[in-house]
Amino acid sequence: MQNATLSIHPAVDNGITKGEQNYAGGRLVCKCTSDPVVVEIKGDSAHNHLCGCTKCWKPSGATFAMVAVVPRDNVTVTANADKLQVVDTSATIQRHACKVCGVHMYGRIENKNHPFYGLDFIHTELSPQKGWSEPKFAAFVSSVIESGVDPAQMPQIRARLRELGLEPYDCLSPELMDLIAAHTAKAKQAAVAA
Ligand SMILES: N[C@@H](CCC(=O)N[C@@H](CSCO)C(=O)NCC(=O)O)C(=O)O
Ligand SMILES: [Zn+2]
Ligand SMILES: [Zn+2]
Repeated sequence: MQNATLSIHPAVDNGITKGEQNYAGGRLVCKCTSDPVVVEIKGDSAHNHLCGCTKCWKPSGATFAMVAVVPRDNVTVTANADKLQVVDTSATIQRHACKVCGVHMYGRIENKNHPFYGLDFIHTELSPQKGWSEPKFAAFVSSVIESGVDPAQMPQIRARLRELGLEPYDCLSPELMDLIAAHTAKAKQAAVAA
């Protein structure tokens, strides 16, 4: 049963709307009422998921963030780029946020050796367009405790995620963890061969 006081994320709390096939993309707009930052995204997002980590941007009241990836070449800031600032320059994902409203517009990995190099992280809920790929799982679920969730609530949170069809994981999904491990194995083999 859903805890009336706990929002998982507004995009899923009332059920999940499936994305459109061959979605063409759209724009992301920050929450400033004047001169918003606008980011154009070519094509659909992939690997959309909920993230419970402390670093991903969450809308107010939400327990989880919703985050997806797109090729970095498909991401273009088209308005008010001067309002963007990297939240934490020491983080793996450089989250470019609006200095005024605080919304994260895209997260970029600059380390060329990272398994996800070439992909930017985005929050498709910032788009007035509908049809983006829907979230398929929940990652870093136990991390919500780091943001203040009572550990006693975790069984209920995991049950609610499962009810929504979002399998909860305490890291990324097995598919993404396998991709990371395969990338690491390849890098190790290349180092041995060198
Ligand atoms: N318990 C930590 C986990 C933070 C973490 O490792 N987050 C992941 C996923 S973010 C998008 O899915 C990550 O890759 N972080 C790299 C970064 O944020 O730069 C916490 O909650 O902080
Ligand atoms: Zn803003
Ligand atoms: Zn995260």
